Amino acid sequence: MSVKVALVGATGYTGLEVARRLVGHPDANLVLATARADAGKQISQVHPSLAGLIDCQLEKLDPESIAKRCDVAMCCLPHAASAETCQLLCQAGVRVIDFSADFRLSSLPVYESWYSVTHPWPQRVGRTVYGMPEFFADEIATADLVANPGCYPTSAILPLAPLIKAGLIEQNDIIVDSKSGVSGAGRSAKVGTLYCETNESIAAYAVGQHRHQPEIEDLVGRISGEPIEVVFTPHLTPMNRGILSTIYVRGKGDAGETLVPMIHQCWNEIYQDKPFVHVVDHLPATGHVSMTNHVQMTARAAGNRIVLICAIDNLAKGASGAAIQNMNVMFGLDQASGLR
Ligand SMILES: NC(=O)C1=CN([C@@H]2O[C@H](COP(=O)(O)OP(=O)(O)OC[C@H]3O[C@@H](n4cnc5c(N)ncnc54)[C@H](OP(=O)(O)O)[C@@H]3O)[C@@H](O)[C@H]2O)C=CC1
Ligand SMILES: CC(=O)N[C@@H](CCC(=O)OP(=O)(O)O)C(=O)O
Repeated sequence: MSVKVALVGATGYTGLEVARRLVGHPDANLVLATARADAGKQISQVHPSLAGLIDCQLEKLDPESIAKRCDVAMCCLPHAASAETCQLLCQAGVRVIDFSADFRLSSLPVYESWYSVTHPWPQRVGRTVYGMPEFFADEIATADLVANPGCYPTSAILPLAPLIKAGLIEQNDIIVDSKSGVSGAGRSAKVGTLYCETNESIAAYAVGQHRHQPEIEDLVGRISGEPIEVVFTPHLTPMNRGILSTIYVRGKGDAGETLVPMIHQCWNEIYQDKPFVHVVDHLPATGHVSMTNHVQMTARAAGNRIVLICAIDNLAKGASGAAIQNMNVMFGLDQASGLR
């Protein structure tokens, strides 16, 4: 079978990344792509890197037409606009992978306070599977709607959740210090992402106020069964893509020097049959996973703390690669199909 894919909001960076991945996917095809102002143009006019590889004419959104022609819609829109569109698509009968944060959190009041919007489809908050196949593959396989994870949360949840579940680290003494490439902010023009603002400069932002903090806490809590608290500080760095998260934790009990090997063993047990999560001995760098769906993580002892380091590509495992992985699970394909 070949999965027929609709790309909704195709003109942005995550849309481009999905289209690129579909070029090499043996069991899925791009059937249609939507845009607002650019409707009528070829997708390769909007994304010249696709020329000669994959093409179609951009269309205005029509949920009924998508339901007739496609098996799944990848919804690459900003939050709130995305939930509205996902509702129309699901009601028309198409399965949806939502790239936004609209259905990731368990709690409606938490979502509405962190995102400062009234949720357009509140009935599905807390009733949508989180699209991390490493933990939720069975639910993803039968889902009508999948909440694709946030980029920073992916780089924190994958290392933290197994360690909290195993009781190896303290739950309320966790600092997540993350650096992202500029593509994480999307393709639309903003002063903060101009070349002169970002080149040769690195800056923290949204300190204590970033909306990925509740997502990390919520998901690690759901996966491990234990509530956690994190301090999360994101930084914008002068690179196109990639996320490096350096996570400072404290060990529980008196494992001492054996804690780092215990952490590696815990991760190896959880991730041994997961195709994209790799426990490594070297210090991971964004360059080691760039343009791939792979995740690298390691642990080191440092004074009375343990430092966990995790590298991902924000547009691959942090967004579009994860979405392809979820699509593969939803349609009974090999998780790594199109992602090798
Ligand atoms: N970039 C990243 O690394 C990651 C992004 N995400 C999430 O994925 C989604 C897409 O991100 P990304 O591709 O980077 O964003 P972009 O800003 O690059 O693209 C988003 C697209 O959505 C369309 N759009 C914007 N506003 C609206 C609206 N009000 N109604 C309908 N369509 C709209 C635009 O298309 P047009 O104007 O042509 O119609 C635009 O091209 C977002 O929810 C983002 O938070 C998640 C993880 C990582
Ligand atoms: C570098 C940068 O600006 N990154 C974005 C996060 C990426 C993202 O799109 O996250 P959501 O899907 O949760 O919205 C930010 O900090 O808002």
